[in-house]
Amino acid sequence: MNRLWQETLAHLERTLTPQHFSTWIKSIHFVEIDKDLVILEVPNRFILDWVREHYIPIIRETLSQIGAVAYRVQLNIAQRKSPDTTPQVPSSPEIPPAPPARDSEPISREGCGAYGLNSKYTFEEFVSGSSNQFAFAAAMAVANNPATTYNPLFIYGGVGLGKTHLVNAVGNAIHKKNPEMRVCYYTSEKFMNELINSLRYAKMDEFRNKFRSMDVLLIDDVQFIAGKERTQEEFFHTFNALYESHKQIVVTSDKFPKEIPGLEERLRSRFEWGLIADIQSPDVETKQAILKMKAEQNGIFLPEDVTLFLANSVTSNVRELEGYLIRIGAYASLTSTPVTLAMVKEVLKDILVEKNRELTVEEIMKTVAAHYNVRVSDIKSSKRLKALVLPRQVAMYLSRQLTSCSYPEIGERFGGKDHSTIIHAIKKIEKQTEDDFQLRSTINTIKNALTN
Ligand SMILES: Nc1ncnc2c1ncn2[C@@H]1O[C@H](COP(=O)(O)OP(=O)(O)OP(=O)(O)O)[C@@H](O)[C@H]1O
Repeated sequence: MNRLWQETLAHLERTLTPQHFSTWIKSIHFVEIDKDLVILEVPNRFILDWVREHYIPIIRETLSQIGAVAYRVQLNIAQRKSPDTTPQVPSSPEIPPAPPARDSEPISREGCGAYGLNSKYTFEEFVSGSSNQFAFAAAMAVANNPATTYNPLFIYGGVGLGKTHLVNAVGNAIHKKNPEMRVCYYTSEKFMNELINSLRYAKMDEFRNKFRSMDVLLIDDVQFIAGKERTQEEFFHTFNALYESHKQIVVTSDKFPKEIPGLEERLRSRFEWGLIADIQSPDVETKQAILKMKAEQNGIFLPEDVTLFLANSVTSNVRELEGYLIRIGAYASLTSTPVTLAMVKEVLKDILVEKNRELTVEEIMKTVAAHYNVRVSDIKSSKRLKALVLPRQVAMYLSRQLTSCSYPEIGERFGGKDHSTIIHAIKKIEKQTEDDFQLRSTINTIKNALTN
């Protein structure tokens, strides 16, 4: 590879988050330098558009920083797949050959179609903003090229932030474009219930045939199978069978794979094979856009000041936001009054009082403990176990951020610790979040759970 490009890559690797670097920059294949023109290739139109919009300016800037000031960059779509464009599938000696479906007849195409999808949830109805842009783009990429680029796609994020919507949008888009494909949406709970019934009525062959004949399997809220041994076992074999026959799998969860307590290691590692994309709480602009779209869909006229007020003052949970909107619409319709700021403040007054209440350190410890699946008493203790140190430091960090307590007061609540311990913990987390994408995202998820 050319030295200039190698230097550019090294520079980009230092400045971008590991996830962005490995998702986008690693998709770029260096072709050649022709005088002052750097020629690069990417595998498809989607990546081309994305890289062009988001990374070409950064690449140009990087080139000039390393001395190639007048260089131009040309980005093309590769004629054939270059070897380093598709995410590498780690060799997996431990994968048992997929247990063959006992009925080895070719799977009938009669059952093609979509199962369990909510047709309301489409890409067109999804508002994309900086908080969900990455997951949205990844979902679109999968919908455009199922089972080629990102497999599995793992979408995670806090409650009510659009995971179900997005995973259904993938299914709906694939079904629309490829009606001959079998696309199936299941919550993990439904998967488990069907498994239990199949075991009970000795219909396991049918169960296996059904899931292993899918072209696209969408599993929502996979965290619920954690700790359920038999379900995880069956899901593991379903996953392998589909993956090995190049079928698309999309999974959602409320947590990053590593943070799902009770999730088997072999499943966790498979979830990390493809692309992991997070959805964070929407910022004010995205909330405004969502409110406007939902108000229009529900025939509610929402003045600009009300939209801004709602986007600023209430929840980031989009499901709750929709609920408030419906409540406002119903009130306006029943009382035949227009929606005004004063009316909205009156209708939502209980919620607004609750939202404006300051969080307590105890609530923060409880939420952090639940996220990491540890006990509050352990967080308050002085045990130095690795599994406790991080949750404890995160809880201290959030206590400082989300309450008005001083360092000594926080120390007192954490089982009588010295204020210097609290300062040390906060500094440590601040430093770690600078380049640990996953930790940053986890802290945002916990914050979201606390402030909604
Ligand atoms: N960006 C968005 N644009 C439009 N609607 C959205 C967006 N995000 C969420 N919604 C809407 O909010 C509601 C809740 O979203 P959804 O059910 O997808 O959340 P979730 O992340 O799956 O929640 P849970 O963790 O509870 O399963 C849905 O009606 C969905 O259409």
